[in-house]
Amino acid sequence: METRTPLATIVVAVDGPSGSGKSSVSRAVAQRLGLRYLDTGAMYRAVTWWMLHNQVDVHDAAAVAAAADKPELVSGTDPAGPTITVDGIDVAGPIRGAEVTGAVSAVSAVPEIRTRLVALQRAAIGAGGIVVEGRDIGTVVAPDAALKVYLTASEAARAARRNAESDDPAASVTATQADLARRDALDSGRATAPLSMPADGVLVDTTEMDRDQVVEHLLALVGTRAEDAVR
Ligand SMILES: Nc1ncnc2c1ncn2[C@@H]1O[C@H](COP(=O)(O)OP(=O)(O)OP(=O)(O)O)[C@@H](O)[C@H]1O
Ligand SMILES: Nc1ccn([C@H]2C[C@H](O)[C@@H](COP(=O)(O)O)O2)c(=O)n1
Repeated sequence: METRTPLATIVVAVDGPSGSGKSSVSRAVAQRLGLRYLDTGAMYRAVTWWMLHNQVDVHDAAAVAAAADKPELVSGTDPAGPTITVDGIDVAGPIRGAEVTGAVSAVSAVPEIRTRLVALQRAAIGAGGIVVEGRDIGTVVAPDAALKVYLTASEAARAARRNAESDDPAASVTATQADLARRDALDSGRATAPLSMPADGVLVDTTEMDRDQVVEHLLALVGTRAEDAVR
């Protein structure tokens, strides 16, 4: 029989490749359960934004490592309105741009960056009551999480979903898919904390599921690990 955890202290870890639905689904699950929500990808993006903004060469690992402790990062964990600031600047918009997206895998492969951000993430998790999503949550950041979900979908489905949210009518699914594949290869192939499914993780392939079905599925999974009723 599974050990059950009070919702107030539960930690739900959600990992998976780019565009698999981690952010949207994790936020919705956190909102439904009255839990906090932490987007760790936004933290890596915010540090990358800081490096670019401060003219640090993001492909020079030694330069990135030397600056790892400098950005002052603050992540808000309300799922109704997550926030992220660096040195007091709201970077929620700029971190989603092409420049940061193109550089974030290089910055997040630097061990000193990961050490710093993992410490901040563990501090944010604190006593729990949170859904945390990223690439290494179930494997490194919170290996004792009550529930570890590995969310995935076919590359084609993920690219089509990403394009559907784009404002650019000329956006090419082929180009989007190539970018997802590039980032997945870097995130899965790096030496430190590569993206991988935790040994005791639950694989959820959402290729044939809509977002609401995925949310309901995760709520049911949380229900198997929580002491309190989940609805
Ligand atoms: N099951 C689903 N069916 C259809 N669309 C979905 C589904 N899950 C998520 N989406 C949509 O797919 C897009 C990508 O989702 P989301 O940003 O949550 O993924 P992610 O894994 O957090 O991505 P990234 O790692 O790149 O930040 C969003 O537009 C989201 O609304
Ligand atoms: N726990 C994490 C979260 C994210 N990253 C890296 C890898 C991603 O390409 C990048 C941006 O994440 P996204 O916003 O797309 O979820 O950040 C990581 O290495 N570890």
